[in-house]
Amino acid sequence: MADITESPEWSALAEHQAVLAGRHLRELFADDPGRVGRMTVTAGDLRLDYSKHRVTAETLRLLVALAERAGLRGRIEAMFSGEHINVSEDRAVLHTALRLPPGEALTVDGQDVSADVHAVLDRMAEFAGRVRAGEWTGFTGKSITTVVNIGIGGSDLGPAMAYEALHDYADAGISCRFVSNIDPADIVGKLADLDPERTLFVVASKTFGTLETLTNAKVARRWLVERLGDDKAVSRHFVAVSTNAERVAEFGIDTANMFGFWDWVGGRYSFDGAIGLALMIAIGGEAFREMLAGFREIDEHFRAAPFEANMPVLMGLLGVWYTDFFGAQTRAVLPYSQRLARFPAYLQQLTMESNGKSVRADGAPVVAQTGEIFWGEPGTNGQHAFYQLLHQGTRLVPADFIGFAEPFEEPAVDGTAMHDLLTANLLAQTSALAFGKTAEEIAAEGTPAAVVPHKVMPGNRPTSTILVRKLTPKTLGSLVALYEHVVFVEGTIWGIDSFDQWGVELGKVMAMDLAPALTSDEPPGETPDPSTAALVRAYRELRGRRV
Ligand SMILES: O=P(O)(O)OC[C@H]1O[C@](O)(CO)[C@@H](O)[C@@H]1O
Repeated sequence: MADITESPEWSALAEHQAVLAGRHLRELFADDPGRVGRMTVTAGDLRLDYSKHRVTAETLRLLVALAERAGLRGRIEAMFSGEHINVSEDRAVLHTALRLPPGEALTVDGQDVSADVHAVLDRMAEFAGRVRAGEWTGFTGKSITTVVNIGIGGSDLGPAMAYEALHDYADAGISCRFVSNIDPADIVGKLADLDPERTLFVVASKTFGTLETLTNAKVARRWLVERLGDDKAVSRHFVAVSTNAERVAEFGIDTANMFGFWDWVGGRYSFDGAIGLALMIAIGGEAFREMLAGFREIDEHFRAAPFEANMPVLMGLLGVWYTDFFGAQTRAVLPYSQRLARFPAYLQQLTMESNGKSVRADGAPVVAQTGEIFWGEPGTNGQHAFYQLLHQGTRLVPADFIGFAEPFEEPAVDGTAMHDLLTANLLAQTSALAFGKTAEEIAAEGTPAAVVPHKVMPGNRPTSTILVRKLTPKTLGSLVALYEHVVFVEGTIWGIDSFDQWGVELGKVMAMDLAPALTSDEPPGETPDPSTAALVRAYRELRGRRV
């Protein structure tokens, strides 16, 4: 199969970039007064202004042509209809089915997927409702006040990010904690002040074979049994979310208290299904369904909107534009909302585990650069840390700014609402990044000549601004679906399988091989390599073990 980089559309973009690279956003704005209107799109509750990107109408035409060449329209349909587009694992990719409205049928591989999804959602809502109402009690008859989700990767980042984003909607007096790391500091710290009688553990693992999760779950079980003095307490304090009933039963959790999902849901695409159980217990079934409606709104937009007005398509194509034609390595995601503090970390798994690939779906090496490096911090904290590099560094770092009009808190100082100051910062940053400040402007302010070059703000640094009325379950769902589909668009252009993650396996296996060498009394060997063997010896020595 010919690589996309050999297509005339790719060459046309490369030629176009050579011209556009010399143009400044100041000129692009001056030349095109209608630019902002044309480069603003809405999708449900999300509004995207992408006018501060280094693109013209011609760039967009060429990028859309590239998407057509990559067969994006057909790929979108293939995903939504359940074709096995995860080729290396021979699986359908159907996270979009997790938010199908009740009654909308979808049969895949002979299975009524929609009915399965709603059966699980109904069970989750029923269980969450009982916990929230204090009807599901712990072993000693007390109601649950804390849910501890034990999981890692997609079985942690999604619900943890969403809980932090939506904790204002937690209206039943139940809070959540998330334990993921195999560093004992995580679980020991999270259990320290908990009341075992009022704690429910959700052990979340798609495979139920993940070292970190099973280890933490065993520690939690021992902690609980020691404190409640009876093994039988486990069934009232542990529930599971998994695709693997056998392993759940082996662990000792009653499968009647297990909430399932399917191999066609990737871990990093799963918190809108059963992996969201802890979140649902906190915010309730109704708010959870509002979140699903937000996901669905973007799914429908992605499936139906013309590419020129399709938010995930445009954002995905812009990602390809900077990655492959400007040599950008990273994309910053800068939510101007403290509640979205974990959003960049969540996106790191979603995007980088999906698109960090160097072979195409057909096994041939990729030619293009793939896999943007996502990173970020909430504004305004980032401004006082790394924005210096964004403004004046030598690297091009495209950035997504995300802001909300309505705050949850309204303190004002000196007559100005704090939230307005927050938003003013967001807007100021995107404007400064785009338009900068010239040497002439700086000199005209009386700046000494020697200092002028240090103060020059080059501008021409591209940003997207996503503006939303308020952070709600629905708008959070929409934001997540937006980025899920951005990943899909980029993966399609690059021709890769965005739904496997073979690259994480080797390290897991090697860790299991190395653990005995760290703990044993036998003399350490020379494996797996001289450097690592020396580090094993050094560790054992520092640990006071035989070397
Ligand atoms: O849900 P599980 O099976 O415990 O896996 C946790 C995470 O581990 C990974 O497989 C990567 O190691 C992720 O894809 C996944 O989200």
